[in-house]
Amino acid sequence: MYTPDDRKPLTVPALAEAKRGGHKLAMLTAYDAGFARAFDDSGVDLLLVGDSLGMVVQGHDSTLPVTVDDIAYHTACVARGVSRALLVADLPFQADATPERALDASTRLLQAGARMVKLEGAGHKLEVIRFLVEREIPVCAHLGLTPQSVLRLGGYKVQGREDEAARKLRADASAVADAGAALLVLECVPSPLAQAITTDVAIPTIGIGAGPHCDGQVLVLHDILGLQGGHRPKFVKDFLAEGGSVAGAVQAYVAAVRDGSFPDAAHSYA
Ligand SMILES: Nc1nc(=O)c2c([nH]1)NC[C@@H]1CN(c3ccc(C(=O)N[C@@H](CCC(=O)O)C(=O)O)cc3)CN21
Ligand SMILES: CC(C)C(=O)C(=O)O
Ligand SMILES: [Mg+2]
Repeated sequence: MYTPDDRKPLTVPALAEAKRGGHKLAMLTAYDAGFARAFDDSGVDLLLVGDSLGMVVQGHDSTLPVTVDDIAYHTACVARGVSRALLVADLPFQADATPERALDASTRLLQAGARMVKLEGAGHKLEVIRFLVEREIPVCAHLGLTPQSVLRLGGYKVQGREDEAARKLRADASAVADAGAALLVLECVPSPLAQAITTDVAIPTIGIGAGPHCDGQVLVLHDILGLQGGHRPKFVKDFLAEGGSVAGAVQAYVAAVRDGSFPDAAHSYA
């Protein structure tokens, strides 16, 4: 049985065990070995080499310019700093456009040290998820605000506010779980909808702007350290302010996710 105090490496089957046992999962993005080591030491369960690196590391205004080479490089850097956390890497824009492309990109990311890949969306991506899972590549799905859809969406907005959109999102969540995803990130969805999805599916949900009822939470490294430039999304919290140091900030974040005090209503969408 998985417990958060285990120092053993976290495995893919342990994720569903954590959900069944009611243990909340704390996830953070990381892009280099130094932060990865600090996060791993502080008990972060999952590390994500996110394509958010296009924005916070490279300085672009979206995630679209990020390449598989970029993610593979940062995954290799992060992997050298990880001993316990489960390392997840994003498939960047269009690397998952076809099953074959997704398999090639995912193989590179797993060979760079990731243990799971994450991809955005449902629809034709359901076939991609099934194709990868059948080939022994663990997959994390990502629904709600999918930043790679920013051109179609016209901005980074809360998703699933209308009844029809909420029904679609709920059906998509069940579909990605049925396709074999082992984990599901829900980004920028109203708390009651994220709660319903979390009850619907047996796989853990990881929220970012999805309220307190998800099975875990994820935030971007820069955001927990108060480095958000410009508009600060509602779900962002500066844990450095209360933690006093980088290690203190991470420990405060992990503790708040574990005990359910983060996110509160002030950091969620109603
Ligand atoms: N630093 C950083 N943090 C992130 O969480 C993040 C990135 N970068 N880059 C990739 C995506 C983009 N993300 C974003 C960016 C902006 C909002 C945002 O401003 N949301 C509005 C929603 C308002 C509404 O629709 O009601 C907000 O004010 O919270 C949300 C997610 C999340 N991801
Ligand atoms: C914000 C998380 C979920 C992400 O996809 C990223 O960092 O790219
Ligand atoms: Mg991403």
